[in-house]
Amino acid sequence: MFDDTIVAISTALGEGAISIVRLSGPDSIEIANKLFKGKDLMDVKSHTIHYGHIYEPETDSILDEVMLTVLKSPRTYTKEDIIEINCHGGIYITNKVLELTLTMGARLAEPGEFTKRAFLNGRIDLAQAESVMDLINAKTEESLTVAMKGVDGRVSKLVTHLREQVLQVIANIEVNIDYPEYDDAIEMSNELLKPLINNVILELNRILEVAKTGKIIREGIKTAIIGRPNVGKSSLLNKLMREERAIVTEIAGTTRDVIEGFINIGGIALKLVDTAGIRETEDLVEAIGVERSKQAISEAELVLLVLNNSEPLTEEDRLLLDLTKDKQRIILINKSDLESKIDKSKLNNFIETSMVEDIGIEDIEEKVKQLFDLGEIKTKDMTYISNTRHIAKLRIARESLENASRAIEMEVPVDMVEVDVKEAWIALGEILGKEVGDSLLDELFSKFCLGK
Ligand SMILES: Nc1nc2c(c(=O)[nH]1)N(C=O)[C@@H](CNc1ccc(C(=O)N[C@@H](CCC(=O)O)C(=O)O)cc1)CN2
Ligand SMILES: Nc1nc2c(ncn2[C@@H]2O[C@H](COP(=O)(O)OP(=O)(O)OP(=O)(O)O)[C@@H](O)[C@H]2O)c(=O)[nH]1
Ligand SMILES: [K+]
Ligand SMILES: [Mg+2]
Repeated sequence: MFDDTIVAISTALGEGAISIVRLSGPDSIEIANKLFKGKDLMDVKSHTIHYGHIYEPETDSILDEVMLTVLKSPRTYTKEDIIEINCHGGIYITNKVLELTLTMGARLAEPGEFTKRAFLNGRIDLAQAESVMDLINAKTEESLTVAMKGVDGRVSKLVTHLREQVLQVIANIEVNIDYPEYDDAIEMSNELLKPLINNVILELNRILEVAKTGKIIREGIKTAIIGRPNVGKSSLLNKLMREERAIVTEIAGTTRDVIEGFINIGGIALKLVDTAGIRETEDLVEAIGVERSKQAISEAELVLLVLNNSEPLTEEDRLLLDLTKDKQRIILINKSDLESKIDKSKLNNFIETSMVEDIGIEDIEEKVKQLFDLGEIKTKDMTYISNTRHIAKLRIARESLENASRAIEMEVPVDMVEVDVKEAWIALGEILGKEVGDSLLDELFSKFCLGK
């Protein structure tokens, strides 16, 4: 447990009806008691809420009328004593209450520090803590469901189960090393260890297969809208978003900065990025835009490549077709309402669209579902493994076990096999936050919002 008391505004800062200033640590109740009048907080039971006023000690004047919750260790979010002051929303009052707790000895919390304490104090494991962040960031119903399962400990249970199986392998190897006379060592390895290890590998294969979908649900699909100037990229963004998000004009080179927005296709968030049109240019500002488009292509998981039906294919179109040929991409022949001058025989697998006559938008959405297999997205099953860090660790575990399995086949001494199996054990443990270093923890938790 920590000996300092942290504080933060746990609600979004802005004009709201109520905002919460939350304290956690050994002095929470004492600090609050110095500012609160209505009841002696040192005397109240845990998990009770109290009506009263926050006073400014210097002037002895009322700052705010509040409801204040007392939550005593250990049955709390951080396992520490927690005070939640429900203030009238509004930036001035809330900040003022926060300031007063600081003058009384609390320290401003770092982003994610409450959740970090929940982890370090042993209430949740790292996978659960990471899911809390996913919960906050969720943009679709499906990603919310996945995150909630993580908070609930489903990832942790699955990984714990895998670790138990790996531990059983290690235990068997240890017996084998300690009592080699019990059995013929090699025979023992082959007959006992191999099926044990292979079972875990099979399970990991299954999990990693479904995790692809989980990752898409969690993170969405980074989608870049690419094309020459004036082909209708921004018009497409607006149509997909059903909102006038980007400026559309007949002037080529209208979009200069990257414009982003989210849409929901079949429960999956598509993170759309509208870019400057790509063409060779002398204009410095636009040249920067072109660089960004190329960057957008390389970062994208899906490219919507827009061509203009009313003009023949140009050098730039061909360049873009080439730059995106190894990507998941959808080719759109836009302005299909105008007379066609494009040579369609040179292209295959395209969708004809018109942004002015509203043609082809549903076809694009269907195509996305088809490309990413989203027709049957179900959040039951195993899709709750979705976090890139977790997936990477599961892969390491699988690889280590495959090495172990091969080593057994080659009749390598069991203590050598054990090295590989232990690597799998460690990788799985890292998912839960066992044996992870301070710097990784700092990085993970700093991505949280303030007050979480
Ligand atoms: N006012 C308020 N609302 C909130 C939170 C909060 O901290 N304060 N939460 C913050 O994220 C979420 C709720 N999550 C929570 C998760 C665990 C515990 C907790 O006290 N767990 C203890 C005791 C459980 C029990 O009493 O059965 C435990 O697990 O040991 C509290 C809140 C959302 N709403
Ligand atoms: N006829 C017709 N005009 C379109 C269509 N889509 C877009 N336009 C028009 O084409 C012009 C350019 O559209 P934008 O959406 O700004 O094109 P852009 O690709 O974003 O252009 P830059 O940002 O300048 O590269 C505008 O005048 C649009 O109204 C379409 O399907 N048919
Ligand atoms: K334009
Ligand atoms: Mg544009």
